[in-house]
Amino acid sequence: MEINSVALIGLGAMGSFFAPRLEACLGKDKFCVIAEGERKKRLEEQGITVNGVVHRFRILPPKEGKRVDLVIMAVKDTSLEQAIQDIRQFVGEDTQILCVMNGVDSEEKLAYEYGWEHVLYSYMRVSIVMKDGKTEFNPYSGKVYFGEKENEEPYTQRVQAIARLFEKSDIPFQIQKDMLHGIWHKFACNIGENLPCALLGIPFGSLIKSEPADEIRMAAMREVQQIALKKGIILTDEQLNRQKEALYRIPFYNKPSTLQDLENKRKTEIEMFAGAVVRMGKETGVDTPICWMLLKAIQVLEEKNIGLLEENR
Ligand SMILES: NC(=O)C1=CN([C@@H]2O[C@H](COP(=O)(O)OP(=O)(O)OC[C@H]3O[C@@H](n4cnc5c(N)ncnc54)[C@H](OP(=O)(O)O)[C@@H]3O)[C@@H](O)[C@H]2O)C=CC1
Ligand SMILES: CC(C)(CO)C(=O)C(=O)O
Repeated sequence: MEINSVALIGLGAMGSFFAPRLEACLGKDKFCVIAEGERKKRLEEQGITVNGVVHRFRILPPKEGKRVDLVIMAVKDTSLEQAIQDIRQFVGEDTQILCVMNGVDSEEKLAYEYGWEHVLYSYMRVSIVMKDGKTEFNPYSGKVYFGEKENEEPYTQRVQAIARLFEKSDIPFQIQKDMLHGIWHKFACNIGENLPCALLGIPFGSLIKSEPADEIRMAAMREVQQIALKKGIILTDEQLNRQKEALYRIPFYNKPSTLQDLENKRKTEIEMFAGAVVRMGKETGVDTPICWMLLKAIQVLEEKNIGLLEENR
């Protein structure tokens, strides 16, 4: 199995991690971005600017899709349902799908629609800020993690094929032994970082500087830790504590994606983050007061953003 053609849906912050390198490696004919309507027009006319270089990728609307070897999905949870439909024409008998989003259930949603034979697990460990189609970041500052649910050498054919593609494209990656553990660990980090930063309007760096902010971060992570435990996924105290070191490696003023959404007056992924924690807390008998408060408070900020809290609305 070889990956010779790729389609990407979601040319935002995460998409910009992949697109320039995939196009450079595969060529314009074998790499495309899926988009239609106004979005397609904007991407064709303005492109996106990554580290000062303007890129105009080949854009294909969902209806004109042709089977590719790999589909990468990098949309927000709020667009996932639509994106799952939009990739349909690009998925053939042997197509593999990586959905690099945050959260713990995008793979299941995809597998429900396309079958596990097409879906691998994946997530990103990188922080990228995109504003008005422009972004600047060190392309080696983070990685994509992917694989089967469990991975031992020799890896499966499809994992090896994607690894060869990423190697050729100079995209940093890691095949993780236990992908569910990785996804849940990342989820705990998001709950502790994205949501307090979004609510408090502070960048990553402030999480390290402020002791009370750090306490909120840890308390929120611990709720995820308890739910994970009920599901048989052990996130140790040491693993949670070590995340602080990772925060030092993120540029001080970078903002987690949820704060970027609020500042850009977009709907956030709060349902996928705190909403999921509160729901799974009920299912597993774990109290989640911190996440409940983060959920409700960020929902209020969303209402405020769209003017719903004005006197006459
Ligand atoms: N930003 C970060 O640092 C990190 C983000 N993540 C996660 O990665 C995922 C993506 O986040 P991020 O890249 O920040 O999000 P962005 O909002 O920057 O990018 C999402 C992109 O998807 C596009 N899109 C939405 N729906 C469609 C569709 N139907 N067809 C084509 N394109 C579509 C949007 O276009 P348009 O703008 O036109 O609506 C946008 O360009 C999220 O789950 C996030 O939590 C993970 C790690 C870090
Ligand atoms: C950068 C990071 C890791 C913060 O938790 C992230 O995933 C996001 O911003 O969505």
